[in-house]
Amino acid sequence: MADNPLQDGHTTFDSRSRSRDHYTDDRALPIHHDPRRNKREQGLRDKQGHIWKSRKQGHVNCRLTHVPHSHGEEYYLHLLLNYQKGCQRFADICSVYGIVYDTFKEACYAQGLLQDDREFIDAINEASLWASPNYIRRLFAMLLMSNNMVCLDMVSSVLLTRSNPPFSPKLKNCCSRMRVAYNTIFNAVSHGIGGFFFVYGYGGTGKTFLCNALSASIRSKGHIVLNVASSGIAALFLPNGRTAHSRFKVPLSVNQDSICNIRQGTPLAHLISSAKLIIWDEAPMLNKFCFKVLNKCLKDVLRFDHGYNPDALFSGKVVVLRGDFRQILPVIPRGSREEIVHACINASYLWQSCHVLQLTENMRLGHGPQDIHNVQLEEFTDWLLQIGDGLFGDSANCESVIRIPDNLLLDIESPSLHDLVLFVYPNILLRTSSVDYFKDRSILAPTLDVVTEVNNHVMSLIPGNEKVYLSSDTLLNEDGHLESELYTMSTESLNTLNCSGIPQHRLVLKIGVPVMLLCNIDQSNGLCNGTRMQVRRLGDHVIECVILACCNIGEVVFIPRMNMIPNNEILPIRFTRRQFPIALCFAMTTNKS
Ligand SMILES: Nc1ncnc2c1ncn2[C@@H]1O[C@H](COP(=O)(O)OP(=O)(O)OP(=O)(O)O)[C@@H](O)[C@H]1O
Repeated sequence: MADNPLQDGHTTFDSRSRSRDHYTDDRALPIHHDPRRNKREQGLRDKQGHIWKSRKQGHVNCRLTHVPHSHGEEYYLHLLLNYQKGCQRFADICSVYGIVYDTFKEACYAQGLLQDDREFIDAINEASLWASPNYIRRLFAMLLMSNNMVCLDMVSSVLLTRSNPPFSPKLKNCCSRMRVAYNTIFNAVSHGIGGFFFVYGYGGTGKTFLCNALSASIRSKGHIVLNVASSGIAALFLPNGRTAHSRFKVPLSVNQDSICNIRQGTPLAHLISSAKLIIWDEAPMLNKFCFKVLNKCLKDVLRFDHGYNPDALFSGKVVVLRGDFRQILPVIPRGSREEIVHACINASYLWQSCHVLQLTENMRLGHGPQDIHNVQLEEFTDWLLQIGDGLFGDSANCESVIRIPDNLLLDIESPSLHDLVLFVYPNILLRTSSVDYFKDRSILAPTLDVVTEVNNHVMSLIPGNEKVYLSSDTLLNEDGHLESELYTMSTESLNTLNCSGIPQHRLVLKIGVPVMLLCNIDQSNGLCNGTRMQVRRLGDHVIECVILACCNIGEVVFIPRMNMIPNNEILPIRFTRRQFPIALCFAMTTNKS
């Protein structure tokens, strides 16, 4: 703003009745006709004897006033003035990446400040310059499924669960607890007696292995198993996995009165009613009300089925939750420790009927060679477990002081952020083109602010031209918004909002940097919230990336801009941001990791 002569003082420029066409490109902006500016420059007093003095702090003399959308070109001019720096003439305002556009609206579109379906066609046209038809088709399917185009009806599809070939699980190496867990759940399914189970164990005890074995053997008999997970990334590790929110239509903001939106007689209701087993991974991450919603949903869907028992939990279906309470618990914005604990599944009335099956042997470590690396890993795992179980340090008032062993600390006296970056990303300048380099490393931080700071620091070290993508933010016109809110939340105010789960308004990228996807786009191909990728090409309307982690590693994908709505209960308003759904990920939050 500071460099912009149009914002310097209350200029006489009045665009209300004029469009850009009224000015020739060579005509300088009429800022010197401002009588107050002239007085200031000449140091003259006005009639009351007041004198103009330059501000001692900062350079901003005024702010642009609110311009409603209905004002057309004036509104677009207003949007541009927030970003175009150092403009000397009208051509400068309408110039984006060296191209001078005829109207302010066109220039806004080129800057990414508009939500226009045309950009999806441009994205396909742009990708077609370098991608093969197969990738273009996938991009087109992604655009259709992302529900961003206002002119197209979403085609809903129901995935039919395939029955797998006959399977006999290899549980020979299993510890006896796993065999007990397997048999208990398998019997509940085969005898149709229903049941609610929680498979509990720390990382590596074989929870995933057990549940995959169960799904495979039940599916091999021609039955349906619904595999869901609390997060998109966890769902990737399940055979035919989906997020619980998408499978059972559980609302994202859930409370004790929430219900899921599944109608009787629909294909989805039929699928749920036919399922023999429901497996829900990473269950401790979600609010207990999500499971209440599932209970209500099953009652609703099954109530006309033969043999429906209204008193049975989950209407007599076998429901298996799994997870580890030492890992991430439900996120309650600004919630106290008590509120978080109270939101967990084991604080629900359902928990009284839950049969907990505990796995205790670390299968991940158990079968490797006993070399020095594995011995160290085992020690580290034991140490982490003791912390998780609260056995470490002095635990007065539920807080412990934990001394981190020296071998886990940087061997530098008072290390700076730069030292940490160089430790995690050694020789970064030489390795940006390598996929494996970014696959295996990341810096974790507790808050988004620290993540942004680290990302910006590493980004500044990476050579190459940066490309800036601006988002288009609009307030959602919903019931409950006061007229005053609609007025005060100008586009610029929306642009300044940053919250978890949505990309930044000003996204700065370079070729070769690692990025993380912020929404579930195409789970079957590994594109979900949290998938890490590396940027390969930066187009105007599409970004080409290669997948770094989870499934489909090495696969090339094309990411278009998408509409994203932050799910943040603290914000008084709801708005939509159209931006590439990615964020830099040299660093990420501990929760995300
Ligand atoms: N019964 C078993 N026989 C042989 N290998 C096993 C068995 N159970 C688990 N494993 C192996 O141990 C490793 C860890 O298992 P798994 O991923 O199922 O653990 P987990 O409890 O789900 O871990 P996390 O909580 O970290 O996701 C895997 O490589 C798996 O193949």
